[in-house]
Parts: sequence; structure tokens; C-alpha cells
Amino acid sequence: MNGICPKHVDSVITFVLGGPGSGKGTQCARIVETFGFKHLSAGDLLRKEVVSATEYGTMILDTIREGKIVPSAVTVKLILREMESSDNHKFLIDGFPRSEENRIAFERITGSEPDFVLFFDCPEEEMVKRVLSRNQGRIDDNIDTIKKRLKVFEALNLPVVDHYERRGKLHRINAVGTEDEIFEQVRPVFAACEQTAA
Ligand SMILES: Nc1ncnc2c1ncn2[C@@H]1O[C@H](COP(=O)(O)OP(=O)(O)OP(=O)(O)O)[C@@H](O)[C@H]1O
Ligand SMILES: Nc1ccn([C@H]2C[C@H](O)[C@@H](COP(=O)(O)O)O2)c(=O)n1
Ligand SMILES: [Mg+2]
Repeated sequence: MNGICPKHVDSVITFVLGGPGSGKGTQCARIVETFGFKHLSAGDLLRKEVVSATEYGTMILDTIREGKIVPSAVTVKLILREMESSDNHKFLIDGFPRSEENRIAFERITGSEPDFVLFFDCPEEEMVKRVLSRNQGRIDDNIDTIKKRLKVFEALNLPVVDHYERRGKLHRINAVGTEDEIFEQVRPVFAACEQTAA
């Protein structure tokens, strides 16, 4: 049981992890389509703050440009705001937690852990290739920022992956292959979750 807010006391929470360009957003779209989850991309929520020029906008933009991690208090607040305004009770939280600091802040603030965690395991050269050909006008899709993001991913995100592996919550997905091939590894994880809930 999760303690996000009274409305979401019985929510299913899935964290979606993987390096830059590993295909998290692409596969989340498929999961939404097939299993009806609400997709919350931490990166998208942060980028929206930049566009809306909120009090955190400049700090977030500088942090993203440097490939670093925004303070957890800001990111957790944005995620919880979205969850609380949603009537869905199945959440895919994409690109979060990016660090042990993110993870601990989420657990402390919500008193919850994810039900399970997906990790898209992708070689660096494939991630670089995908990000450089993404073409969505992202300020961090350039080789200098990608190199920084990869270092941050290894130093700060892999310990989170290890944590959930030790907790028996991690589903490691081989992120090399076509989108369809990858989704065929993802599908049984969510099908099993539906069976448990039924
Ligand atoms: N299996 C795949 N094979 C080839 N290209 C892919 C595959 N999956 C996704 N892509 C492409 O790779 C790029 C990165 O994918 P996506 O945006 O889903 O990654 P991400 O993990 O969300 O990255 P980020 O952390 O930077 O947001 C996109 O252009 C996407 O179309
Ligand atoms: N938990 C998070 C998620 C994202 N960010 C920042 C730093 C990332 O490089 C950038 C883009 O995220 P993505 O769209 O690749 O998931 O957003 C963060 O600071 N904390
Ligand atoms: Mg993404």
C-alpha cells in the first residue's frame, strides 16, 4: 500500500529507470496505450517549469544544461502535484529517482516505495546514437551534455538500480532491439501486475 495521499492510497507506482536515450519515454507510451497507466516524466515536468518561467525555471534550465540533477524537493513536489491531480491510480514515474537523494526524498515525503522498477539496460554508444538523432530540440541533446549526463547516470543512478535489485523489485530490460522487441519484454511485467491486482 502506498501513502501518497488519501486518494491514491492503493496506487500502483512504477519507477522507470535507464540512461539518457535508453528508450524510457518510448516504452512508457506503449505501456500507457496497453495498460492504461498515467505517465509522469520527471524530465518533462522540469522542462515545463522552464517554459512557464516559474520560480525554479532558471535554476532548472541551468541544471539540465549541465547534465546535473535538480534538487529532490523540487522534483518530488512536481511529481506529487501531478499524482494528486490525477484520477488514475496506476503511475509510471519516468526518469525518477535519478539519485539516492531523489529516492530517499520520495520515500521520506510519501512514506512509500515503488511496487516495481523497470530498468532499460542500454550500451553507452547506442544511447549516444539515439540521443543525437532524437531531433526534438532538447537543450541537453548535444555531445557535451550527453557525456556529462552519462557520467551522472553511472555515478548517481546506477546505485539506485542496485538498491532496487537488492530489494527484489527490479525488472532489467535489454534495451537493444526494435521498439516492438523491447515491448515484448516489458509486457509480461505489467500483465503479471494486472493478474495480481485482479
Ligand atoms: N528500440 C529503439 N531503437 C532505436 N531507437 C529508439 C528505440 N527506442 C527509442 N528510440 C529512439 O531513441 C530516442 C530516445 O528515446 P527516448 O526519448 O524514449 O529515450 P529516454 O530514455 O526517454 O531518454 P531521456 O532520458 O533522454 O529522456 C528517440 O528518438 C526514440 O525515438
Ligand atoms: N529526477 C530527475 C529527472 C530529470 N532531471 C533533469 C536532469 C536530466 O538530465 C534532465 C532530462 O531528464 P530526462 O528527460 O532525460 O528524463 O532533467 C533531474 O534533475 N531529476
Ligand atoms: Mg525521456
